[in-house]
Amino acid sequence: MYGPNQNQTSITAQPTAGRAPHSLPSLYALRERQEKIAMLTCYDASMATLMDEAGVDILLIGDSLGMVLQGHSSTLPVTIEDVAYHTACVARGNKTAWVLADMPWGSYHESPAQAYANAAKLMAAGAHMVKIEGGAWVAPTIEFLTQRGVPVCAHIGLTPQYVHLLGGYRLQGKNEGDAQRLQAEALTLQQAGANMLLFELIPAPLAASITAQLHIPTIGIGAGPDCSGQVLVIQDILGIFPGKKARFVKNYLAGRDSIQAAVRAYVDEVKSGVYPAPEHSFGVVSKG
Ligand SMILES: Nc1nc(=O)c2c([nH]1)NC[C@@H]1CN(c3ccc(C(=O)N[C@@H](CCC(=O)O)C(=O)O)cc3)CN21
Ligand SMILES: CC(C)C(=O)C(=O)O
Ligand SMILES: [Mg+2]
Repeated sequence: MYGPNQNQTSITAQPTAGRAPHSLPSLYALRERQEKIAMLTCYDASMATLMDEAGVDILLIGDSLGMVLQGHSSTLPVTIEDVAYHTACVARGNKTAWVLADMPWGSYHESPAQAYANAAKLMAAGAHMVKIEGGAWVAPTIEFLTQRGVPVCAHIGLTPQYVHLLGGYRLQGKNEGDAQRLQAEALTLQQAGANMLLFELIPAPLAASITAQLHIPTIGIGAGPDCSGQVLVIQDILGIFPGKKARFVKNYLAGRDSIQAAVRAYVDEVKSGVYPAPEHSFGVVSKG
């Protein structure tokens, strides 16, 4: 006979998005069968449950929380404790999505050992993977973390933690020299062990060419349609961020009656390739 515990298990064990929990192999399988990966930022348990049920593949606890939750004008004031707190909130609400947490400013810059100690805090809070901004110089850190079993997503192109160096939230890889450097850096980071690569604000043809050169999945924001997946900030797709609206932003709540419907529409448009359209992307790389 079936005891009460087994009965309870059969009721609660239904995967919410009709899928098994994501893993690195299941995400790689999406790239293999050319199914686009849908990723959104997420900072709390209620939204984590909603997004998981709507079929979002990856929940990003972005350091964008410094701007959209804390009201700062950049992501630099965000601490490892802030990201760990929001990661724990998201992990409690999530059942099957992959949980990716940003390594904030100052948490990986000193040494690979410092990066490992801080990545361990995010993994203990419930992250499945951490994301690190930077080019070739972060390769030794990525090697150190991935050799020790911490999955890493490298973030190149516009890296908002370096906004003061870059002179604003501007398109990167615009000329041929910068495009070639990004292409080389992507290969270096994959070689160092990066399990995923995120590009922010680079020309669509460059993102397409780098994606074709790599075997790891790529995720784009303002990087055109030919990445393995797409990411946006949740406040942007709901139209509730008061700041300047970037070219890649699309409001999915307009004309719909719930946040759930907006998130589902975003997932549908990423999966079907409707998003991003040309008006959300940047064009060709210029000579010189
Ligand atoms: N709400 C929010 N959404 C984001 O996407 C986001 C954050 N916050 N905070 C951290 C960074 C900052 N980001 C930004 C912010 C502004 C632009 C922007 O307005 N870019 C111009 C580029 C113009 C050009 O170089 O041609 C644009 O028109 O998109 C882009 C990325 C992306 N991230
Ligand atoms: C914009 C995405 C890629 C991000 O890094 C963040 O939300 O912090
Ligand atoms: Mg970030």
